[in-house]
Parts: sequence; C-alpha cells; structure tokens
Amino acid sequence: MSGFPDAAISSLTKGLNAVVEKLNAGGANGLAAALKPTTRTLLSSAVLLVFLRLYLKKRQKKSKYVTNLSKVGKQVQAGQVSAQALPEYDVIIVGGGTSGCALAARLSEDPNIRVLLLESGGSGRVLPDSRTPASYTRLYAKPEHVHNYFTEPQTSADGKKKFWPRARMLGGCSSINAQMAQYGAPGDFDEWAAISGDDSWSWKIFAQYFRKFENYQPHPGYPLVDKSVKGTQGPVHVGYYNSVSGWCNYFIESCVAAGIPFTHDFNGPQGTNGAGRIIATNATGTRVIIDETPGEQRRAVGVEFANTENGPRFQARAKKDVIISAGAVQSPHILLLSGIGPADHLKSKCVKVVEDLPGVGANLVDHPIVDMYFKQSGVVADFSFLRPGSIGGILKLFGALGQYYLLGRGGPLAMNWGESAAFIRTDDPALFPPSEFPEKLIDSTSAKDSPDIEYFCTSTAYKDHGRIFFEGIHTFAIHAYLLRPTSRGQIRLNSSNPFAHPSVNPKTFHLLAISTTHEDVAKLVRSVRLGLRITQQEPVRSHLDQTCTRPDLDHQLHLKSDKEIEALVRERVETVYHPTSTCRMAPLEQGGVVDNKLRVYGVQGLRVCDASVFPSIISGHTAGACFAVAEKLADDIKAEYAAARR
Ligand SMILES: Cc1cc2nc3c(=O)[nH]c(=O)nc-3n(C[C@H](O)[C@H](O)[C@H](O)COP(=O)(O)OP(=O)(O)OC[C@H]3O[C@@H](n4cnc5c(N)ncnc54)[C@H](O)[C@@H]3O)c2cc1C
Repeated sequence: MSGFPDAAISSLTKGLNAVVEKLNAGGANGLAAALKPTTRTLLSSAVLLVFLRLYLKKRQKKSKYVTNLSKVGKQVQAGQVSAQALPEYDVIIVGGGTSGCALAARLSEDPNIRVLLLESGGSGRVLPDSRTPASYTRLYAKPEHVHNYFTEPQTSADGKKKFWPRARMLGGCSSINAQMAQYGAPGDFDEWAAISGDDSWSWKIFAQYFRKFENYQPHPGYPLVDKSVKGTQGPVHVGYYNSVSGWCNYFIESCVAAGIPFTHDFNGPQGTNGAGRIIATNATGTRVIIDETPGEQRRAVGVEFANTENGPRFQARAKKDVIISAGAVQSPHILLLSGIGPADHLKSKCVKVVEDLPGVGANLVDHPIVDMYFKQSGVVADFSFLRPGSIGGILKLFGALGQYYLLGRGGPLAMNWGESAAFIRTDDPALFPPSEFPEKLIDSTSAKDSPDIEYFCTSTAYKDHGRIFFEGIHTFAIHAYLLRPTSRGQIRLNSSNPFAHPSVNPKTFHLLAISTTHEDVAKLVRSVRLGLRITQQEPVRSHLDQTCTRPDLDHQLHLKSDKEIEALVRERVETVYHPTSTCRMAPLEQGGVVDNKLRVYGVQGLRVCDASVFPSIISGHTAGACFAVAEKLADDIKAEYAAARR
C-alpha cells in the first residue's frame, strides 16, 4: 500500500515483535500492564494497517493525480522567468484543501475553463487514519501529511510554544478534522456583508452556498430537522452519526438541565443558539509569478512550484486567474514569498516588494480552547482499545474496523471526538446571573442571538492534542472554546525559503499593538464555571466519580478562585484548529487584502479563496464556510468568464 513509508512499516513490525515477545514471556494477562503507550500506539497502527491494507487494496484505483511535475509545468531556474512558452491553464489554484478542491471541482464543471490544481501533499485516500473518524489525530505525528507548526512563545499563555497542525494532503484540513458540521451563526455572515460592503455575503443570500455543497442524510433519531432548508444534491454528506458513546446524550441532557436550551439543528435559519481538470500532488507552490511591465498594472501570470526544497522548479501560466487556497497559515505565507505584504517586513527578509499590502498575514484570529478532565464512575464508554493493551483489545479493534468499513460506517470508530455540542452567550443572565457574575464584559458576538462560547464533550480525556491519555482510568472531558476572541495575531516570514515554516503568532489573549486583552480570559473563566456546573447535572453527575481528588483531574476545580481558574486557563489554552482572516476580505483601509470578489488589492489576476479571507471569525466550525466561500467564488468566476466570452 502506498502512503506508508518503509520506515513506518518497519517500526510497526518492531512493535509487533516486541508484543509477541512479551506474550511469550508473560502470557496475555501480564501484557496489558506491561505495554507502554508507544507500544500500544504502534500495535493499534499495525491492526489498522493490516485491516485497511486488505480493505483498501480491493478498492484502490490507479491514481489520477500527476506527480511528475514536468507534465504540468516547465522546468526553470529557481526565481527566473522562462523565456520559452509555459504550459497554460485558465486558472491555477495553489492548495488542494477544503476550499481549493471545492473550487477546482466546480470550475472544471465548465468545459471552457482549464484548471490546474497544485497540492503540496499527496492523497489522503490511502491513509487509514484520515479515513477513520476516531483516529485522525494520529496523523499529527506524521510531517509528510501534516505540517507540525509551533507558534511563537505565547507571552499571555504561560510563555509556551503551542502546537498548530495544518494538513498537507488533498482535502486539506478537512482530511484531518473532527467532521463537526456546524457552520456558524447567521449573524456572522451578515457581519461579513457589512465589512465587505456586499450584500451577497449576507446570510439570506450566502446561505444558498451551504445548501449547494450539502447532501443532507436524514436520521430517524432527529425527525424534527427541517429538511426543506437542507441541501440534498451537493457532494458533501452531512447528517447525524449514530451516537457512539453514552456520553453524547448524557452531555446534552445535562446541558439542558444546566439551563441551555435544546436545538434539533445548529444550521437552521433560526441560528445556532474545464474540461481538463488536472491535479498535481506533491507540488508545493513556491511563489506567484507577477508581470511588472512598466506603465501597466501588476498582474499575476503564473505559479512556480516544486516537489521538494532542493528539487527542480517548474512554472505554469494562468491566462485568467491564479487563486491561492493554501489555508489561513500558508496563503499569507505564499503572498509574502511573492513580495505581496507589508513592505518593511518583506525588506527585512530580503524579499523584493511587489505590492505594499499591510493586511497580508495580519488579523490572525483563532478559537482558543480549554479542556476539563474527569474520571468516570463505572464505564460509560471505553475507547482504550484504540490503543490495545491486550489480546481482547486487539480483537475489539478488529471488530470495530469491520463494523466501520464493512457494515456501513458505524460502530465505535465513527466516534469523531466531538459527538455533541452546546453554544451559549457569556452575557446570558439565565446562565450567568448578574448577582454572581457582576462584571460586564465586551460583547464581541456578531449579533444579539449569536453565541460566544461552544462546549463539546469527548468520552475520553486527553492532553497535548491527543498525545497523552490518562492511563489506567476511564475518563471524560468537557471542552470550552471562545468563538469570538478579541485577540489578533499574525503570520510572518521566518525566511525567504518557501519550504521554511512561517512564523505563526496567534498572540493568544493579546491584542496586536494594544497589549493584553482581559476579555478573552474572563470569558473562558466564565465558561469553565458553567462547564463545571454541567458536570453537576444529571445524568452526567451520576456517571462521574464525584469523590475523585486527583490533582490532575478537575473534580475539585469549583473550589478554586477566579484568579486560580484564570491561571489554569492560561496554562491549558490551546488552538481548536480554526485560524482565519489572515488575507481578510475588507476595504483596503481597514486592513483588507482582498475585495468582495476575493481579488487581491493592487495585483490583477490574483485571488485568495479559503479561511484566510473570512472578514471575521465565525461563531462555530470553519470547514463549512470554506466550502461555501469556494462555491460562491466558483459561481462568480463562471459568470464573469461567461460574460467576457459574450
Ligand atoms: C485537527 C482539526 C480539526 C478540525 N475540526 C473541524 C471540525 O470538526 N469541523 C469544522 O468545520 N472544521 C474543523 N476544522 C477546521 C477546518 O478543517 C478548516 O478551517 C478548513 O478545513 C480550512 O480550509 P482551507 O481551505 O482554508 O485550508 P486547508 O483545508 O488547510 O487547505 C489548504 C491546502 O493547501 C495546501 N498547501 C499549503 N501550502 C501549499 C503550497 N505552498 N503549495 C501547494 N499546496 C499548499 C495544504 O497542503 C492543504 O491541502 C479542523 C481543523 C483541524 C486542523
């Protein structure tokens, strides 16, 4: 099977051999205690590998992706512009991720538009961990599939460098995400319309693009979802999984008991409270080629790309548009590498300034998250077999694989680490009575009925992005994250080498140039208090060990002062992987990078289409809006090109 390097297979084999040796030495009973977490991980990888090797082998078709870049571009000297004719396309898209794939697919429905899609990673289809909801986090450790970015030290969050994974494969972060299909609140998009000055981004008009990518799958357990407001013809299947762990429903019932109203549908109108499409993989876009003919406006005319850092450079020409869809970290990175960004910064990195555009890489916003950990009383859910420590565990994993892959995508492996969620406002007096919470916090929401905190639960607690579990006990976790932070960070170049990681600085709890922000921490402290209150409501209450006093678990957290909880928030805060707005759609004078048609200011024939163009971060999960933005741009471009042909 491709996609698994020999080194990985050999380390898995070593892991298996170690297990067999232990079996021979101590018998199956001694094994569970003897296995180290690394061995468990290796063992589960081996089981997944063996199973999916058999399963995927049957289904794998010949790859339709180009990996020999000389088939789509012309080899050139790095940084030079070829004197000879380059292979030509109407549109070149850099980044085959969530938005990039959707855009390429829709544009190439028009036989008049020839599209080249460049993706720096490979295909995720052959990666078991990308295809199995319960195991996507294991991809974080694989730099060939995930960029293992770390932020600059976060001075307002314990000075730590935080892990910031970004996918490097076709499908982008949608190939490694939790598949939580909540799209934000209607007010978020009305805010986009107000910022961009274009009503076509408002919810009443833009909502059609969510319906366009959706293929809603009704579920008998949720008969009250209004199907008339759902898309049924789109390529993305959206619907309710079978609930996998008991915690899913327990959490919802306890939220309702804590005063949070129930909703059947987070995405309803009522809100949340060419012909020749070519895909080249392993093709990293290194810069946009810009024609700077004196007396004429600068124009993007093509893209330079390469397989590897030291490999040959290739170029291809775009007759109409170059579209950067590399995500909120790499899209500004590519623009900066191409000389488009704040002039002072570009000069400091010895990059020739093509367009002084201060907004590029500025306005980085993300959703900061804080986790709360608890011990189960009894066993509501046990996912420890995902990293089996006994023969029984291995058999359970095989059974779960069969259930998921052979019996209709069900069973425990359908668990996506975020089965149920709740959205609230930190100024809701029913949840935070002013007598107990007198401080008036700034309203940073997009509308009076938009939320600013989301909770979700997981049936197992973990730390460090799933690398650390609480071994030997059954756990449960509630996660609270801030949907509308006031913090603003930035993406900058570390060097002019396109293969060097950019500098990622979300400036958590820190307003760019205005010092620290109290609001974000204060709202998260409030959300921890309500999270703890949810654990005291039935049925969650009875299923947690209320007598537990372990210092690394949070059963006693309610006894702490706000100051102590604030310290915990600063220590635990992490990304929930939703960075946006680094190439914002906004007026130029308000730090905008693209206009309402996603065209980069000052450079013709260049657009950006992904989470980086969000004028403001949405109050929820970001993948849906990335698809919808791509759907809208595809319609706009098709209409534009058709009008030009007439
Ligand atoms: C772990 C994780 C969990 C998440 N969970 C959810 C969830 O449950 N629900 C939800 O709605 N959202 C979730 N998200 C967020 C969501 O997936 C992202 O916001 C969304 O996928 C971003 O889409 P994009 O098009 O902006 O970028 P991406 O999908 O990241 O696509 C960018 C693509 O560009 C490629 N690329 C980058 N640089 C270059 C280059 N120089 N040349 C060529 N190609 C390049 C990358 O390899 C990648 O394929 C999650 C994200 C992560 C990381």
